[in-house]
Amino acid sequence: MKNAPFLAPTSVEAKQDGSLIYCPHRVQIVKEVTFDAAHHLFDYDGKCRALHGHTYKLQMGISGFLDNRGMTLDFGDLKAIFKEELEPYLDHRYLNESLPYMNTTAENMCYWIFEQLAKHLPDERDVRVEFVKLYETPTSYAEFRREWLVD
Ligand SMILES: Nc1nc2c(c(=O)[nH]1)N=C([C@H](O)[C@H](O)COP(=O)(O)OP(=O)(O)OP(=O)(O)O)CN2
Repeated sequence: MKNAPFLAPTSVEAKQDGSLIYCPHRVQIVKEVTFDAAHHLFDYDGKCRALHGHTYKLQMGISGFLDNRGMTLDFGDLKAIFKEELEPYLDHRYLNESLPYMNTTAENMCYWIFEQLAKHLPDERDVRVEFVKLYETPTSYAEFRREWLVD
């Protein structure tokens, strides 16, 4: 047919048992967000001893077995967990005040974010945090990985 418009199918023929899950293995998803915050470092002989700010870039890696839709976790649900449970402590905040007592290095913050995410993920399909990567600047980041929990 010439110049026929593309029409999306109204239904997809069910294959095999009709399951929408193709991958039987664990799959990792990664969501990236940014936030702006101010902080200063203690016990540090350098410019970061003074109050300053960063646009942080955060990558959250979550793995699990797939749900009936074929998803580890909806990217939107992961973003909602960040917005509800983490952002209030991070975005446009003075981190030395909003976070538990710590030196607000990328390393310490990374681990705190890991712990918070782990607390708020759904308790199903062995969904778990695999890693958290936190960029303080475009050239500097810290990472915490699940396998290091035992170190
Ligand atoms: N291991 C760590 N080192 C430093 C941290 C940290 O959290 N962990 N933090 C800082 C400062 O907060 C600083 O803002 C970031 O440091 P740096 O990468 O040196 O920033 P620059 O913009 O100067 O880096 P460029 O090399 O110019 O890209 C210091 N160290």
